[in-house]
Amino acid sequence: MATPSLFTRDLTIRFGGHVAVNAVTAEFYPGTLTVIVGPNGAGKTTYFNLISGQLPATSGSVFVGGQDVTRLGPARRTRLGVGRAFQLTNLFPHLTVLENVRLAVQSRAGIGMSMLSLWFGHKEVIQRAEHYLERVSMIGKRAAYVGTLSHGDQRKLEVAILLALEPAILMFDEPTAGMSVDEVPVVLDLIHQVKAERNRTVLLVEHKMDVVRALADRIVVLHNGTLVADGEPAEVMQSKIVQEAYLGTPEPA
Ligand SMILES: Nc1ncnc2c1ncn2[C@@H]1O[C@H](COP(=O)(O)OP(=O)(O)OP(=O)(O)O)[C@@H](O)[C@H]1O
Repeated sequence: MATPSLFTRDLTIRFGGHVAVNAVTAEFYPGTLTVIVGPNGAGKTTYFNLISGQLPATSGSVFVGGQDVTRLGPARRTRLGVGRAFQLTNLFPHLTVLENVRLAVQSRAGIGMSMLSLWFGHKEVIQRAEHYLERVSMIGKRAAYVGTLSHGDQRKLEVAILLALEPAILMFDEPTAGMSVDEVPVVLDLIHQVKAERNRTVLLVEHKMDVVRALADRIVVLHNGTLVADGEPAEVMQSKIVQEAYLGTPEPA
């Protein structure tokens, strides 16, 4: 059996009397895309926050590459390979599209963010940044200021930045939320490609069942903070607990 790249054991967080994530034990493997589903308030985003280090666990553990990272902050976890698309909060609106990706390329390469490196980066760094913009179909917008982009373009840029950081584990929280119909396939194709390359581990929180069906190798279901199902998509989608707890009604055959 392969070693999990990410592993949570009895991971729990309480907010006052409310247990938002309740003793969740799950393993995530390279080359596998796991979709985390569940009703609103089930604890999906909170589980992500516990994995990426945005929230401290009340109890339980998070392991990345076999290392216990439970007490490490988000920056240390990022360096260990946990990458997360942060729903626009890590974009620099007053810099151009290219500059935003370039900063991520530089950060990955360990190049400091001096004013000089900001404005006169090496050709290779720019080429790498352009490569990631091509991947998200945004090369034509390289000179646009990020603050002027549509919501969908900002989400795509966020994916480019995440890719530029080259994490082993990629976490996407509803990556197509707020996108127009024609933008959605670009991001879905990309996530599909990312999963296939370099044995990466991909975690996705998603509500849209067509997206879940298109991408999932495995589905984890959270309900009231508890993991209630974990397995192959066909099996999990048909399980009684998912039909009742998540889908509400039985799926037509
Ligand atoms: N910082 C916080 N303080 C208090 N309660 C919180 C906090 N963050 C989340 N919660 C609560 O924890 C529960 C889980 O929330 P979470 O956002 O993780 O659910 P979710 O499954 O991602 O929902 P959605 O699908 O609506 O995004 C909710 O009841 C929420 O109100």
